Parts: sequence; structure tokens; C-alpha cells
Amino acid sequence: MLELDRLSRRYGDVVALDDLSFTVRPGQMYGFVGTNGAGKTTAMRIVLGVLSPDSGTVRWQGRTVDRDMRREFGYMPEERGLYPKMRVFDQLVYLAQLYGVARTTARQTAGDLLDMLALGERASDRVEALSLGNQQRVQLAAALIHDPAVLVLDEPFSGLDPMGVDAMAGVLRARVDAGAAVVFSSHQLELVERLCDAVGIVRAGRMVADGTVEQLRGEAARRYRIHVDAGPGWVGELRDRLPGVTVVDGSAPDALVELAPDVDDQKALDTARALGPVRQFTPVRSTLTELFREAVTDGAGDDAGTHAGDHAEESR
Ligand SMILES: Nc1ncnc2c1ncn2[C@@H]1O[C@H](COP(=O)(O)OP(=O)(O)OP(=O)(O)O)[C@@H](O)[C@H]1O
Repeated sequence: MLELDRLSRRYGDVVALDDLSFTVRPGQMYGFVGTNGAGKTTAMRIVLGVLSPDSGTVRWQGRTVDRDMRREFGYMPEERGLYPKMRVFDQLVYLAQLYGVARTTARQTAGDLLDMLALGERASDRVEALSLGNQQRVQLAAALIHDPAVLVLDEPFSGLDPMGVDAMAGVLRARVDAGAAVVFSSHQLELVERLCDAVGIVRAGRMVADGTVEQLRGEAARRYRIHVDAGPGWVGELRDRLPGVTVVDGSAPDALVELAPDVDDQKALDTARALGPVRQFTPVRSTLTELFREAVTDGAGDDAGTHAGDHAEESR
């Protein structure tokens, strides 16, 4: 298991990470999402050892991660680091050899990865001749070339076309199925919801929600489409009679209503029935995008006062 345990990190006055913890199991794809400047890249850099935390630990299989253990890690950094003049295939073989992979194995793996990423035709092109999206696919191949047990990817899907997304998702899923622990950051929440076994939502350096999307749904306010065959004003009446009911959209005959986590939906149904015949009472499944909005706008635990990150970009 990859464990990020109570990581904190400041840049001067800026609190980039504030006691952040999460775990990723082998065979699990973990989506790391958050607002801009929330601390995702900082956390990933700490996992890869290019940045030290002020406090906290990163462990893999129970042991504090050190330089040697990081040889089992594959990393796709935000700032893509390929040699522009080198040919795609040669570059992958070269990187594999840096990790101690035998040349024949490296050549075989490089060929397989390029085929899986639909780049077989470009193997002998220089990296700089590839489009940015294709360079990104090469970057993924570079992260995978030594068959890492842990993969840490900073926004691997940004800027890819739908075929690129599918190719990359397929490669990552195959790694996860083979037992790798994979964590990636992304702002593409539909994609994260589709691909990931678990999700962490970070805001201002703190984890505000962590679990499967189903678990996050269970913790969030639930939404229902309700239609009571009564005169106008029934939805306001429902809200007034039952604390914890919020009207999200009362303009249509079937209103969209939110129930706080402690409100029993059967009680809400009974209250609606008392107002008139209930024609509709349907749970609406929240998307990850909605759960994200709720998690990052919810005031609880907000430390915006100590977080001056939006003013610190120039010092990068
Ligand atoms: N080298 C640096 N010097 C000063 N502040 C920094 C540095 N790197 C990051 N920060 C600040 O730390 C905070 C966290 O940044 P980080 O890049 O980790 O966020 P992120 O979640 O990856 O953001 P994004 O989604 O926008 O990529 C931000 O407030 C950022 O401005």
C-alpha cells in the first residue's frame, strides 16, 4: 500500500499541504482531484522525492520510501521531461537502461508500449516532431518502461484527444489489473469518475473527501425529484415542515430538493404525502462534479485565511 501520512509543506507563508493523508492499494486506481493550487503537484513531488515535506511520511508496503524504493515508482511529472532531439524508441530504451532493465527486455517493452499507445508508427521520429498530445503518450510510456509497482501521474490526461484518453486509460487500467498502485491528478472529473476505484478531493492542502464515489455519495446531501399534486407553494411548505430540506430548483412541477445527510427519506416522503398525492419521488445520483462542488464549497475545515497560494505563482 502507498501511504501518504499527514504530509505538511509550506512555501514561505503559503501553506501548500496541511496534514494531508491518503492511501492507494496495489490494484487500485486513485483519482486525486482538487481546486487549482490545492496542493496536488506538491503532494506528488513529495512522493517522488523531488521535494521534502516539512512533516509527515510516505510509505510503500509499510516502509518509509527511500531512494532505492523509488526505483519501483514510475512518475509522469507536470513539466514533461523528455529529450526533444532523441528518437522516441531510443529514448524509451535509454530510460529503461537507467533503471537497470536489460537491453532486450527494454526494446521489447518499448515496442509493446508504443503499440498500446498507438505510436508504433512514430517510433523512429524525434520527440520534438510529435504533437504535444503524442509527446504526452511517450511520457506515459517513459513512466512505465521499467514496469513500476507504483505510478504517480500529474494530470496525464490534460490536453489529450478522446482517442488519446482511451489509449492512456486502457494502459493504466491494464497496469492496475496487473497489481500496480496508480494515482493520478486531474480536473476531468467525468473521467475520474469513470476510471477510478477511489477518489480524494483536496482543498487548500487538506483532504476534504476520500473514498469510492459511492461512499462520497453516501456522505453527501441527497437530491430527489419530487412532484406533489398540490397547488403552487407545496415545495416551500415541504421545506418549512421538515428541517434539513433545501429546495435546489422549485421552478418546475417536479422540484429538485436536497435532503441533509440526517434526514430520513421516508420521513420526507410522508411529509410530502401529507401535502397531497405524490406523483414522483426519485433519487438523483450526484455526479463526481456535483460532489466536488459540494466538498470544496462546504465551509467546514476551510483554512483559506492561512492560505495565500494564489499570490505565490511568481516564485515558482
Ligand atoms: N515553488 C513554489 N514556490 C511558492 N509557492 C508554490 C510553489 N509551488 C507551489 N506553490 C504554491 O503551493 C500551492 C499548491 O500548489 P500545487 O502546484 O501543489 O497545486 P495543484 O493542486 O497541483 O494546482 P493545479 O491544479 O492548479 O495544478 C499553491 O498555492 C501554489 O501557488
